Amino acid sequence: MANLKTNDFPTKIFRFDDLAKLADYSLLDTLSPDPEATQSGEDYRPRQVFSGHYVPVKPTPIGNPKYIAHSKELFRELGVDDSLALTNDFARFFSGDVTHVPEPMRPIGWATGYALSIYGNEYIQQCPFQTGNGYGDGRAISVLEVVANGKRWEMQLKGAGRTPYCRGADGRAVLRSSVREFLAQEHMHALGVPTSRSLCLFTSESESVERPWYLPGSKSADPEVMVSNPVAISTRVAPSFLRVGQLELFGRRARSNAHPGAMKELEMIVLHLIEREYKIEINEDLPIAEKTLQLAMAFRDRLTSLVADWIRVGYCQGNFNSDNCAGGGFTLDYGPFGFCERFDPFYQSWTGGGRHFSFLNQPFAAEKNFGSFCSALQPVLQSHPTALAQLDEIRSGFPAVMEEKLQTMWASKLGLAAYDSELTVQLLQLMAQTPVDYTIFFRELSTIPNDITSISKSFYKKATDESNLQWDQWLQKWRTQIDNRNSIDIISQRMKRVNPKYIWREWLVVPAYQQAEDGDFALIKEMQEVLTKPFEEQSEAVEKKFYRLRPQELFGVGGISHYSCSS
Ligand SMILES: Nc1ncnc2c1ncn2[C@@H]1O[C@H](COP(=O)(O)OP(=O)(O)OP(=O)(O)O)[C@@H](O)[C@H]1O
Ligand SMILES: [Mg+2]
Repeated sequence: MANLKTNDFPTKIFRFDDLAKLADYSLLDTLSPDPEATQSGEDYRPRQVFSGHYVPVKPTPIGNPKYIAHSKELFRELGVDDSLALTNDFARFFSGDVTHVPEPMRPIGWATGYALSIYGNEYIQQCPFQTGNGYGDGRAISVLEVVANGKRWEMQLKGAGRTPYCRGADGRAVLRSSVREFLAQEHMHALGVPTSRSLCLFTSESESVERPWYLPGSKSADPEVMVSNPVAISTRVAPSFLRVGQLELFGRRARSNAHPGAMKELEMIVLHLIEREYKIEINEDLPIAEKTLQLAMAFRDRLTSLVADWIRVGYCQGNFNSDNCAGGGFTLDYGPFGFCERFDPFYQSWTGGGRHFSFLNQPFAAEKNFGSFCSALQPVLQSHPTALAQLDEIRSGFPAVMEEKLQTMWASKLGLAAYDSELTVQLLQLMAQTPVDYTIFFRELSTIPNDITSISKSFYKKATDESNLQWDQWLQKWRTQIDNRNSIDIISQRMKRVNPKYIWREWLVVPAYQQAEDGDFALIKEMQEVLTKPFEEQSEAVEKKFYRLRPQELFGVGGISHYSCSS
């Protein structure tokens, strides 16, 4: 055999131009730009934006950017080589300096306005002008749209400086919240939960900002001190960043006839949402009223599936307002989110979220957001009474669809052929009463145990004799009801594809961002590895470190168990 030379295997060096070739802005161009916007994108003062779908904004780069991480999985999906992440052009662009880019990329980004409803109630108070015209992307700036492998992606820098919607704030994101969002997005994707994705993460070696935070070990509900944190920019990626709140902004304007073009702008954003997120499901040739109804149906379907998935993996969004609810039906805005470790139906890590946005109340919060979405669509159908009535039916059908999705989800978590209400409710009561670790419990159950020895690994307290008896009875009853059409092995395998082994445990993530603040990114890489393979068994060392109950002393600690602000 002839000797092979290394250049027989040429490795393609990816250049920034290769990414530029994927750029495509066609639809954005058809959305009317705001006539009042300063076209240079360099007017960062908070101001009212009365019309239009976006405003041009030039990002403000962070000083001395330092690469921390990128998502290999997303690079692969985009067809881009990992080597690109380490190039100077890439670092420059994704740390906010978009001024020197090859065509057809643009040296300017865009931010969008949106409205806010909290648990279904419309608010304008958060807008500094008390009109709703100054609220929107305060620190998120989209910079690029690409089409790769037939899929369209919008890329958005979070923490890239002020926009007209910044409301007087600094437009920055600290390293802590950026690391959390960066890791969480790819974790959720690996858990099979629809989500915005993470492209890359850069921090600044010279710039920091102050944020209120907790003293070490603090049990206080509110942060006690201002802490200086390095700033960072994470780039998130999704088919669009259209939120329910965005539809609402245009819906409210159409409803009040805020300006002569208000109705037209609402119709445009509705069609744009369909184009970006529902192109496959909704036929382009239908009249707009029919399209709008199909949109409501399709969004209802996605949103209910999403929330069932959140509950499946123990995720609590924490702040599920309409402006944090993506119109594409995926998870967006990883702020005060958390994963339920010790099972509590009202688990919630955001101190401002109350029970409304707590773990098992998320179906109701979603229903409220869906109501806001439907209200925003109403003006489009105002001259179609039949369609309006149909929209009402779609809206009032939400709880039934939600319930069906939840039942299917519980049945799959429990390895049942069909949902069993009594069995499930009894289980949830026992889980709360014991209490158990949500993830460890379901993973151990997935081994289809005969007795409670293995599931008791998930118990946060030693069970009483009475409670052991109840568990035993429940387990025996469950075993008679598991899907008997298949062998135990098959059921176990299926359950292990639904019930993850490794989930986000905040107390294990905290050291990762703390060390990153000192320039050590090793734990971030480790978390990336572990959290992107949540269903795999992984190594013994990983199991020992990550498949663990939260230590007692870490309950009730500010910045781990709860946060009042997380940005
Ligand atoms: N430091 C900041 N500077 C400017 N605007 C901010 C800042 N922090 C938050 N905002 C804006 O305040 C609003 C509410 O904040 P929230 O915590 O939901 O947002 P976020 O985490 O920045 O946003 P997103 O929903 O884009 O992930 C958002 O419109 C956000 O853009
Ligand atoms: Mg938000």
